[in-house]
Amino acid sequence: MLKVEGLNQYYGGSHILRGLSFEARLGEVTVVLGRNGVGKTTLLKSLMGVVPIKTGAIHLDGQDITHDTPYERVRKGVGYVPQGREIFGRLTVEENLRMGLAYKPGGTPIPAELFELFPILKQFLHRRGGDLSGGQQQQLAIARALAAGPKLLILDEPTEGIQPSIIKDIGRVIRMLADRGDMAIVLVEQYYDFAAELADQYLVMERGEIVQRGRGADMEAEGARQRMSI
Ligand SMILES: Nc1ncnc2c1ncn2[C@@H]1O[C@H](COP(=O)(O)OP(=O)(O)OP(=O)(O)O)[C@@H](O)[C@H]1O
Repeated sequence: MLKVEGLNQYYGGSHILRGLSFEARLGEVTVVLGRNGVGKTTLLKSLMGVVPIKTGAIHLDGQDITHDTPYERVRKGVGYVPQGREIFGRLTVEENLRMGLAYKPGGTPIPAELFELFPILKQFLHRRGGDLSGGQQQQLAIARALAAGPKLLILDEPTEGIQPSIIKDIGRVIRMLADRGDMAIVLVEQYYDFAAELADQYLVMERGEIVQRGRGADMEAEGARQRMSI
């Protein structure tokens, strides 16, 4: 589904992503682990086209999207849940969800499924995004990304600053979406236990490179936890 080959990215003179290659399959959660500053967010921004890459290629479903704008990538099926959620605080929950449908014809209804996944959003439909708790905002950010029906969902640290009960709910939704089999999920996480529970495949990054990878079931035995705590 997603194929990344030889990705290199720079901020000015700093070489941030160094020849990254990996694939993410439909029906699987690919977890990207790594300590602060190793380039995880930059990787997701590169997948979304928010920052330009210097060399390398990104294919989605066999289509080359390397030079597409973020807008074009959304249309082709990439959904992005950014770090820190970035919902629109002064817009209502409903308006935030409609932003996720912005490229669809006017009047396209908000998919009812989003409210089944996150019932709280229906209850708070007319509340301002900025008045929701952090966990509710995170659910809104995920629902907004799902509104357009992505084939690839990328999430940047969805557990950051969120209370444990909502972390559990978010984990259940991620697992359920993957198990449907029609979506590939790339999840950047620093919360090891959450990542380990969801991982079908894992990648560990250090200083802009993937230094370890494997199947989720082998993550613990292969010492991924230790790498995170060094
Ligand atoms: N806009 C920018 N301009 C210059 N350098 C940047 C910029 N954004 C990030 N960096 C640097 O690039 C490196 C990778 O940052 P990135 O945010 O991708 O890491 P990360 O692994 O996601 O870390 P975190 O978990 O803290 O978000 C860091 O050294 C960071 O300081």
